[in-house]
Amino acid sequence: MTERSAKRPDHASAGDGPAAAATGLGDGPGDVAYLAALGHRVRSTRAARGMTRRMLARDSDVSERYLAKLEGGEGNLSISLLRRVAAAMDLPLADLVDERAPPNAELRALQDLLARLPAPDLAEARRLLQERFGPRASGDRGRRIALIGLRGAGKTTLGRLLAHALEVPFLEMRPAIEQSAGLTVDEIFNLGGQSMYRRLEREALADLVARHPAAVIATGGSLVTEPATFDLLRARCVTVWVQAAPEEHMQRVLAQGDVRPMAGNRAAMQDLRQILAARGALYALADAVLDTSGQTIAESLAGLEAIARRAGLAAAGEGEVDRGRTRDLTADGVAAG
Ligand SMILES: Nc1ncnc2c1ncn2[C@@H]1O[C@H](COP(=O)(O)OP(=O)(O)O)[C@@H](O)[C@H]1O
Ligand SMILES: O=C(O)C1=C[C@@H](OP(=O)(O)O)[C@@H](O)[C@H](O)C1
Ligand SMILES: [Mg+2]
Repeated sequence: MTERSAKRPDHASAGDGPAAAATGLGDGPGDVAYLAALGHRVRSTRAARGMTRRMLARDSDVSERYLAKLEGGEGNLSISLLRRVAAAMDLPLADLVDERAPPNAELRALQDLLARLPAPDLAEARRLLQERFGPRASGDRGRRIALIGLRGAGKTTLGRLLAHALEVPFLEMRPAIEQSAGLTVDEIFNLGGQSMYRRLEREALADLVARHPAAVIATGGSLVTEPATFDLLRARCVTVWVQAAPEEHMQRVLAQGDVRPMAGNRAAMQDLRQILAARGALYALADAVLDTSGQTIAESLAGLEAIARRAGLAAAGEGEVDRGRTRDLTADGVAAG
């Protein structure tokens, strides 16, 4: 762990530096275009609802003059005023401020259908859709296994050992990103912020899986927060969530001499728990979970090898398995036990 900057993906915040410039935030043309589009959305929603501006003013308790500015793309209303405008049109605020194109009728109908389902049916619906259309439906995970999880979980440590045991390359995302970009992660963040980093991360992953039919990949802890990249990872790799108790994460990261992320301050453990809580549902989408809490490295490695075996990676493989290699591994006894 050599990287010490506060701008790492785990800690970068949406500041107003170069990243903001890159995404068109601030007082620039991107802002103007956004406000114009927002104004247009308000006007067209109001029209579709058959409301006059006066009616909207009355129901939202926002002045007609203010609404005129908003609809004209000149009003940068406070969030609470905007919320009142949305509520008066019986629209979630999120729909009003969403920059993406509105969902088409099919998507809307599907969202409505799902929104009406009770929780158990919803889980079933997700499973069915996953099977038919999810990342895994596109198959071809080869003999790739990817480790996800928070910093200090043991992705790098265990990934390297597992790769050795399976006799496949060990690939670490971070240097792969730096290599393909020709820049350090710090430089990437200084140059283009979070969005540039996320794009390069996705490209580096696509490149790695295209080049390696068999590998152990240690990902960056925050990869899972980028849906397209995480989808790609799950489509092309068997994924394992490497877990540890928050206290152990803390203890391990500190033991590595990495005092940057959560050391020394009282909020540190709370931050860590918050990150874990925020990402837990994403990490939980992995194919398997390995809990390393209170385990030695050897014990965790054995657990990881068992997962690899169950996924068909250590013994008879699946997809584009190199049969010769699989036989070799089995003959070596690597896959046994
Ligand atoms: N059971 C275990 N599994 C993996 N690592 C462990 C375990 N117990 C202690 N460690 C230590 O925890 C640290 C994990 O760090 P690292 O592999 O860099 O995690 P990550 O890549 O997920 O950030 C290492 O210093 C390792 O020696
Ligand atoms: O959160 C992230 O995306 C990252 C976390 C760190 O990795 P570890 O989780 O292995 O510590 C870092 O080195 C990597 O470049 C990016
Ligand atoms: Mg690591």
